Amino acid sequence: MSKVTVVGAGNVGATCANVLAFNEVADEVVMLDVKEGVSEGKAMDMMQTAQLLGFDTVITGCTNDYEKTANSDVVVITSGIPRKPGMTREELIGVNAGIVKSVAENILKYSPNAILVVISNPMDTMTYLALKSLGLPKNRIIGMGGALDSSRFKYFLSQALGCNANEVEGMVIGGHGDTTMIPLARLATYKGQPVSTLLSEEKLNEVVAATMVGGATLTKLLGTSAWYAPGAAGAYVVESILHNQKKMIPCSVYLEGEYGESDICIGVPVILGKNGIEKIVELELTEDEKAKFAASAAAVHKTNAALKEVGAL
Ligand SMILES: NC(=O)c1ccc[n+]([C@@H]2O[C@H](COP(=O)([O-])OP(=O)(O)OC[C@H]3O[C@@H](n4cnc5c(N)ncnc54)[C@H](O)[C@@H]3O)[C@@H](O)[C@H]2O)c1
Ligand SMILES: O=C(O)C[C@H](O)C(=O)O
Repeated sequence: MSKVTVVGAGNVGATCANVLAFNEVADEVVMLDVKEGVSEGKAMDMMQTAQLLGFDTVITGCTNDYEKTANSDVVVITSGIPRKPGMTREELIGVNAGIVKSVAENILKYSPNAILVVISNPMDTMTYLALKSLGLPKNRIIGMGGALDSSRFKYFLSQALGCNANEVEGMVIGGHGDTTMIPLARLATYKGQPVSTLLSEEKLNEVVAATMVGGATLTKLLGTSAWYAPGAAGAYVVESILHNQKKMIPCSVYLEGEYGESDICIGVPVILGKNGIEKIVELELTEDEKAKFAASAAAVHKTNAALKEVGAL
């Protein structure tokens, strides 16, 4: 029996739980939230779609009752506040650091062997906080950002190419921030053809820019941040772990020298399987990409330093 807990049953958490159930990724999905009755209500609503959609996953909800999350294989942390239009993700650190830290500690009491997938923003820093405060092996703490950013990159590429997004390959590495993301345009392909041979440099630059501010664009349109693609990206990461798919997905992981960086969680391609991070993949970057990665890491280090200021580390 496989069990996944999703902490935070708001927009992203509930969407993630819904996708996990619809795709029967786990036998059991538990949602936990501090808001009285919300997880229970959303779980019941989702279970009333089971016969319509034909899934067998059992979804339950609870109000801050960590006992119900016991022995989860994977726990997805989405608890915390989302940004409003005009804000950066980094501005959320003051509120979200306390929430993520206490949630992670509670989770570990009941699921000591769980693999944690951190979604709350600023995601790279929240992943680093979870890793530092729990002291778990680094293969068990994974930040979800690159899966979403890469999906957005493929979407914008498919729009520019006028093709099916499922036939486009591409990855985004670096921090999950408006200015720290690095869409790897050089390595993106459409049916094996480098997109740089199919799109003008100007168009490709537009795609890269749209990808980097993809979250901000949606936040402006919606008045709060996005949830359908973020929830689905969380479920995609969980599936590769739980089903031992060994997919290569850019995730925020702890680096110890890889890509020339250490003491940081930041987005790089990893192989995800039953042990969480099975391997960090080191791509051969160009000098320009290396410089962008170093600048991205410097910005993430700066946000991490604020964890001390807010008393989280
Ligand atoms: N990493 C990514 O790619 C990515 C993508 C989208 C959103 N996010 C982030 O995910 C977080 C959630 O976004 P959302 O749109 O779902 O927000 P939301 O407000 O819809 O939901 C957040 C939920 O967390 C709950 N919560 C707060 N404190 C809690 C606690 N201590 N324990 C349990 N639950 C608690 C709230 O009650 C709320 O229901 C935000 O920080 C957002 O910035 C990250
Ligand atoms: O943009 C945000 O603040 C939420 C999330 O990180 C996203 O990229 O959708």
